Amino acid sequence: MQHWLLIRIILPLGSHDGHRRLPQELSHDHLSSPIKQTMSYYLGIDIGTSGTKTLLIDETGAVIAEANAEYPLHQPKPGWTEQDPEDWWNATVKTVRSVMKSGKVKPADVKAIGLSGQMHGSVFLDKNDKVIRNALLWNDQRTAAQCDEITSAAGGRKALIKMVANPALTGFQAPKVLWLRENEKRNFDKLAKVLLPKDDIRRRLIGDYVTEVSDASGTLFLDVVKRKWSTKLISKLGLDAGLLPRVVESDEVTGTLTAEAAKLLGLTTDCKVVGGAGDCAAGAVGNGVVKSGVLSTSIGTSGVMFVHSDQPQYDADGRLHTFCHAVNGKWHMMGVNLTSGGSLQWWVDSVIRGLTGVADAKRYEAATAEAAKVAAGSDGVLFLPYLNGERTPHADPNARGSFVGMNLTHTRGHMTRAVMEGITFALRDSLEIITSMGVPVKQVRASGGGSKNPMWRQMQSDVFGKKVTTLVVEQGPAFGVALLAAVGDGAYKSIEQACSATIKVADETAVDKAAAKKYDQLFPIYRDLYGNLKESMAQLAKYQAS
Ligand SMILES: Nc1ncnc2c1ncn2[C@@H]1O[C@H](COP(=O)(O)OP(=O)(O)O)[C@@H](O)[C@H]1O
Ligand SMILES: O=C(CO)[C@@H](O)[C@H](O)COP(=O)(O)O
Repeated sequence: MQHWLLIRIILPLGSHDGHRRLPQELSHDHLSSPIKQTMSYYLGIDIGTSGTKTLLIDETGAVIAEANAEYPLHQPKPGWTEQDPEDWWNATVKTVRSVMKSGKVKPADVKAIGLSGQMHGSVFLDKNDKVIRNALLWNDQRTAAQCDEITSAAGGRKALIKMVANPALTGFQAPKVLWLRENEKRNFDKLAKVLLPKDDIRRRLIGDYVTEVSDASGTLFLDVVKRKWSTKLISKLGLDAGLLPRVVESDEVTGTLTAEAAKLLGLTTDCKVVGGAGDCAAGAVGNGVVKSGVLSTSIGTSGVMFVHSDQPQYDADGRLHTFCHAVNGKWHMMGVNLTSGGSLQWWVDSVIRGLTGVADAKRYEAATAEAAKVAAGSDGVLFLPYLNGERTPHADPNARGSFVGMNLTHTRGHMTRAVMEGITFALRDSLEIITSMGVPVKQVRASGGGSKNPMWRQMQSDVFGKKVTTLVVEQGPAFGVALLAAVGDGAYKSIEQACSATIKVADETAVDKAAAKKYDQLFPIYRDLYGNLKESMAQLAKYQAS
């Protein structure tokens, strides 16, 4: 098992992206408390799939230090994904200690922590808080049968959506609990609590079981409209509601550090831990998507199209998720692609690795530079990024990836470009559902590892037919929950106020009309491919599982 620790120290007074001073226009009257002699600091911790990212910010939103620590993903069978919660905890301790050391901040000045993390995963604990088995993750596909059981126990898909605002999907937490009951009875008999990934970190920080509404929405146990557990569904599934933690809003204080955690992290027992958010809602807060009209996209391992909504809104076909937002009393809709940036990672690391002849750290730059030499539309090669099934819009664990349209003139660069375009078309699928519901989209804010690449930002703008912006601070989820920590500590009156005081646009990419025309021509062909190949994909998935 390999752990890497990458640390970047950020000097507070620089002018480089991400190194920001307190702007002149951001005087302390934006803060709810009077001018303080000492600065308050906040930590944002994001338990991602590839690693944990920790960010230390000051009360003006300036990034002081950041650290990453990576960990492995286990795939015991095709479609199964698991991680060891101990790896998340070790990465949390390492990265917090690193930012505290490099940020040179006094422990007592760190007032609060916000937690973010990969959603839907399940940490199974026994009555002594011992982890029973590896956690099942958001992109695990083993629970198709349990999704059917949940739908029928609820009285059908419509009745289920009425209770929890969403249909049963394989990645969600509820089917994972049923899977444990049906497949690992001895483990299920020991089960005392089920926690989401970031909430298991919270348990180790504050010694209590607590979640918050945005992440709880992705369990399928939450009545998303009422923002509390659906005891009705839980009892229909024959489960005990005591398995679940208590639920709060994202900016609420959930507790303070235990003496043991404070000592381990180099912080104090006065340090608060706020609710935080699932990584999608946290990323949206970090992108300033806390009001209508702005949409955010993220290309990380997964792909996300996210819109704020003042009321719970539903896609009639259940293709978008309707979840609570991290903004008090608000909601959001999102479309999720399971293997988004993950498809480029697969292509670069498993297929063309070594062929580009560059060091690992430069592998994406080398591959995408080749793709940049190919015209928009990859001269007619299309790629379906369904390498581990798909959520939006197909909700199909048996969907599989594929290149279509190859001829003898096509090269590796064409295939790399087709992978990037396929990932971007998959996001457009969500955008089309969102706009077809009459949701206004004035601005698209791009984030995640893929959006750091200018060519991919241009591609997003051309495929979506919309201007795409990026922000000065790019660490969406970790920054979002650090802001929630500042709100919970009283540095800002609301999350909306914290966002408008701290978030600044860095860059804007306009639509290239010629490229957009080609994408408009190719998108309907891309969209038809899934329907045309669905049966063959299902047969191949069966063959792969045999
Ligand atoms: N320089 C780059 N050019 C294009 N894509 C990149 C680049 N760097 C990272 N990526 C993409 O970003 C993904 C990782 O995004 P990130 O947001 O860090 O992941 P996670 O979802 O694990 O938090 C990679 O899988 C890859 O597809
Ligand atoms: O399943 C979802 C959201 O519904 C994913 O977005 C996960 O929350 C993990 O994402 P990354 O590790 O790719 O950020």
